[in-house]
Amino acid sequence: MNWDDTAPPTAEDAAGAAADRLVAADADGEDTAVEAALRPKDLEEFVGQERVREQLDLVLKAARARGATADHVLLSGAPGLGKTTLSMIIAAEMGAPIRITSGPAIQHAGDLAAILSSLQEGEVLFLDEIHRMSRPAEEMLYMAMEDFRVDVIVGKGPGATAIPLELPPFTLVGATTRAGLLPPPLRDRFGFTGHMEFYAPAELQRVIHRSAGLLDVVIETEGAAEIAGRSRGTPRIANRLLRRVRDYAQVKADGVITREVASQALGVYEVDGRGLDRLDRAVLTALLKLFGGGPVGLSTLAVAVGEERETVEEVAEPFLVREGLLARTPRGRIATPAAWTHMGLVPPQQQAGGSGQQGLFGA
Ligand SMILES: Nc1ncnc2c1ncn2[C@@H]1O[C@H](COP(=O)(O)OP(=O)(O)OP(=O)(O)O)[C@@H](O)[C@H]1O
Repeated sequence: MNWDDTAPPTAEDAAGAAADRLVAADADGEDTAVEAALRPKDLEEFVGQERVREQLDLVLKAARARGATADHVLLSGAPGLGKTTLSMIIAAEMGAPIRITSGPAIQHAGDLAAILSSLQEGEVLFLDEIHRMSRPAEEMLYMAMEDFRVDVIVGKGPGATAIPLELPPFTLVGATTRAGLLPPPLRDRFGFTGHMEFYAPAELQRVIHRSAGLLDVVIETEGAAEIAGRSRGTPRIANRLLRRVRDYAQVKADGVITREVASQALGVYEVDGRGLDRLDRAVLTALLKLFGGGPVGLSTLAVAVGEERETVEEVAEPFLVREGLLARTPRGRIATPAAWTHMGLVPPQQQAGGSGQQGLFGA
């Protein structure tokens, strides 16, 4: 898609906007193929998330010592931070097989009953996007988690009967980007909840070095630091940027990723020093240059960048807000002083005689 294009965006453009981006946190087709090879296999290898790792290590060791199945685990956090990877590590550490499914794939209670009844003893069931499961399936899950039993309803209407079905003990690992959306009865049935945080640049640097080793890519410390700084706190993005920089290094340099090579490569892909891409910068440029830094309404801002409201709100804004470059206020969107600096512009307060934004940032 072209963010300079003046043609109105189609609904398809809006839906594709997130997926098209090199800095999107969701997996694309290429990621899915490569990620399996890059996943850490045990807690030792898993970089960062010290608290979750330490707590989980205790939970798993204790379960192993008791010869029991591990407690159910809930992992919450943004996409690409390693929830699927951790669930596989849990299975590996418990020496158990793993079954992977997701909330949207379980629309009927019967779908869930079929999965649960075919689990082996001790198996790990990874349920991604658990907050998107249907209500009846969710209610069936309560009983399965607590009593390792489900009631299968046979027949319809007044003649329907519930046949109890015993399940082998299993470990449910639920993953969600929004722990707050889970109904309390479901949340309460997890023995352990781990909140995954965005990664610090030094941690991402370790992820990049590790992946470079697995991909047989030569990378200098400075090169890894350059990629880490643009990876938006997310290992999936770090790995993706690494692959694009590797291409550039092979074609335009001698294959070695130095700071300069990484910086030039990511310049070609329009990912700037802070990890903003073209859409992010289009939003900031419009906000700063057309609206003097705001406040401006979301719809107006979206029209100004030729995007759908939803694309600006859900795809661009969360990272801009997290980075402290944009704020959502009751009066509209405003740019923070850091946004002016980042885009190489002078905030109005500092412009000679400028009064445009004074007093607005606290709104
Ligand atoms: N702590 C980590 N150390 C090293 N690599 C990691 C780490 N966390 C994630 N990765 C890598 O990042 C990629 C994405 O991780 P993963 O699929 O586990 O994320 P996720 O949180 O499950 O994402 P989603 O919610 O979109 O499914 C994988 O290739 C994985 O190897």
